[in-house]
Amino acid sequence: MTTRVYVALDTPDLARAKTLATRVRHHVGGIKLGLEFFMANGRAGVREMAEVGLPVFLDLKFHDIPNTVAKAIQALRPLEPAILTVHATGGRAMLEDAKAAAPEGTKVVAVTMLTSLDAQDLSSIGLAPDPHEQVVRLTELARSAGIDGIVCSGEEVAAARRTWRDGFFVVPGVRPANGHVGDQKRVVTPRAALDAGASILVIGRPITQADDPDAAARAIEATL
Ligand SMILES: O=C(O)c1cc(=O)[nH]c(=O)n1[C@@H]1O[C@H](COP(=O)(O)O)[C@@H](O)[C@H]1O
Repeated sequence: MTTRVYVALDTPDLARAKTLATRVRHHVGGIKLGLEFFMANGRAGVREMAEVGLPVFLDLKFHDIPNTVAKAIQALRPLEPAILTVHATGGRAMLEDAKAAAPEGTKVVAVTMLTSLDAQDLSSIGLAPDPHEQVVRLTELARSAGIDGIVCSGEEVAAARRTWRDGFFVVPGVRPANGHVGDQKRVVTPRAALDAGASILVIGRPITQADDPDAAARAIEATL
């Protein structure tokens, strides 16, 4: 079985992204390219990364009015990414139009509450300081808007899955036991995230910043 880990290749350097992907390719199930990579390398860079032969998760976290998001996604259609992200807080119409604009085989998933935020951060933007409540509410919105799934931390994924049995659940903010947390606030281990109901895990720095990224990916795979 291929591993359910997508490695986040957060670098603007195409050559480095390619080298990393090639090194870890037998121990991950896909690659995630985000804003840092896309701003530097654009669609041509994504095409080049697709040559590595792994599914591509294009994480651009769209959040705008429905027309703008739909047109942006239409512009990405030729890339046929396996997965695309939008922010759930863009609202129902934006989610519906994002799904309608995406290629048929692309999963559209909505970020509920970034894993870099905690209860205090919710308060500071005027929301109830309860990550579970926020994630479950937005999971329900994503489900009813007809998209494919959501992004949340491993701390809420079990509650989110209870409200959407066959949803697709992406869990970033994943750290091996004793791993360096960095800017993430809601973190769990890879094993705990899968046990709680994650469909796939997104793991970046624990693999890409390791002295030996291949060994790091293999060690994570061995815990799953
Ligand atoms: O949508 C995401 O992938 C995402 C959502 C979220 O809530 N938190 C989060 O960390 N991510 C992404 O997941 C990756 C996590 O990277 P590491 O913290 O290095 O493992 C980054 O590429 C983030 O952009």
